[in-house]
Amino acid sequence: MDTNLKFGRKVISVEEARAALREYVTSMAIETIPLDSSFGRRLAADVYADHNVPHFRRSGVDGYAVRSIDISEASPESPIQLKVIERIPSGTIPQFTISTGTASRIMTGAPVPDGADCVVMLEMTDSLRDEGEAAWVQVKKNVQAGSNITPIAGEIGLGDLLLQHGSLIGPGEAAILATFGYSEVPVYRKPRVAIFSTGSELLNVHAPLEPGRIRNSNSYMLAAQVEAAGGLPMIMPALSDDAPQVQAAVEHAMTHVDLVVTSGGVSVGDYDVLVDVFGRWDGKLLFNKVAMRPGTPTSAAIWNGKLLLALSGNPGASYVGFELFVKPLIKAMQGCANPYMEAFTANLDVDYGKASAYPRYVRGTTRIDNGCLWVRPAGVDKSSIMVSVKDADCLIWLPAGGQGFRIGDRVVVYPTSTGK
Ligand SMILES: Nc1nc2c(c(=O)[nH]1)N[C@H]1C(S)=C(S)[C@@H](COP(=O)(O)OP(=O)(O)OC[C@H]3O[C@@H](n4cnc5c(N)ncnc54)[C@H](O)[C@@H]3O)O[C@H]1N2
Ligand code: MOO
Ligand SMILES: [Mg+2]
Repeated sequence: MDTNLKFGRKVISVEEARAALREYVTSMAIETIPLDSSFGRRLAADVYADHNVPHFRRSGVDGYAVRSIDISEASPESPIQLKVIERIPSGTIPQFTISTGTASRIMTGAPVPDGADCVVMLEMTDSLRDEGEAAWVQVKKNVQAGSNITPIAGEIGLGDLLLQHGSLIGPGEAAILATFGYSEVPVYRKPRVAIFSTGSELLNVHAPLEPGRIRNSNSYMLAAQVEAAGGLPMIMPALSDDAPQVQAAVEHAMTHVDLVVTSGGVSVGDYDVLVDVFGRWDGKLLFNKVAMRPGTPTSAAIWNGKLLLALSGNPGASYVGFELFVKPLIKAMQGCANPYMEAFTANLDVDYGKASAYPRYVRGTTRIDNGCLWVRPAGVDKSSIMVSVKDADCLIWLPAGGQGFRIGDRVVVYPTSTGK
């Protein structure tokens, strides 16, 4: 084995590692699915408006469509009386044009008749009926031209770009798609992500505990992360520390899936099996050491055009490695233009004494106090600690070097997909 793979590793920054991965991102195929199944998926086409919204002059209130000039002198003391010539429910087309001295009763959302340039709210009027049963309205308030009318294209103009391909379909996108008649939506197929945990100490989740062994928790944590990122997790049987077996399993999976994620076996231990695999297969190693804590030995390789992300086995490192590298890949494979989480800042809620040679990504918990955002480590901040992941809604980025950090320091924070 090339001992350089274990001990002579070249350390690169998180940004360099991301750039190396970006080169190998492949777009998923496009599939067309019903609108009501598309929430949480990413659009595979730009969506332009093929009609105006609204496509008719729309009344914003229940009331009377009138000419503003007719009611310019109206007041409670001297109301203006107009003859009501029509009743216009929503969904119908007005039959008559408003001329001097006339009004049409109109409902919210109905088309405003020609001739009218405003709608007076019902509450500003009194309706009357004369002996011949003709309807009249007394308007008690003058309103400006244009009042209570949304003009044609007041919301959206014909030809406007509404949604860009790669957009995540949420409530607002769903409403736009429905408005424009997309009963079926083109989306990117969800990347299938095979998840392998490696380590002879690992027991299946249903197995009774055995001395010295632990249950495989990373596969399930990572599967939940894959799902939250928009991928399709495929939990594969855990692998023992046997390089040929791991190589065969990973290579076989790669022919069926879009991305492979492994956890464990990337450090310098005797049984760190992914390192052995990288030494013997014909895939290309992209990196095997990243300037970050936790997850320094995070590695990545490409084989037959498919990416393999080899995350550290320590649960904290697996979690962080996924958020930093795998989640953006899953998003980018579905057309997301900006797949990296956007940072925000918060005040550190506690002193944090541990300086580090590499930038730290500390699992953090945010809280809002009096409108200000505070953040603290989510429990014990050790890479080997699993239980604190459940309390993490972000990663606190702490730069390398220095003497540690003090309560109240302004720190950079990245939200995580598993935030509550
Ligand atoms: N001499 C050195 N030792 C270590 C170094 C180092 O630089 N020199 N680096 C440490 C760092 S940092 C990390 S991170 C870990 C990386 O370990 P591996 O990626 O090789 O992972 P493993 O050795 O397989 O496991 C580490 C730890 O995590 C537990 N584990 C693994 N898989 C799972 C799973 N699926 N579910 C739950 N827990 C899992 C495993 O039992 C170990 O306790 O190396 C340090 N050592
Ligand atoms: O790289 Mo490791 O920093 O303990 O997680
Ligand atoms: Mg190890």
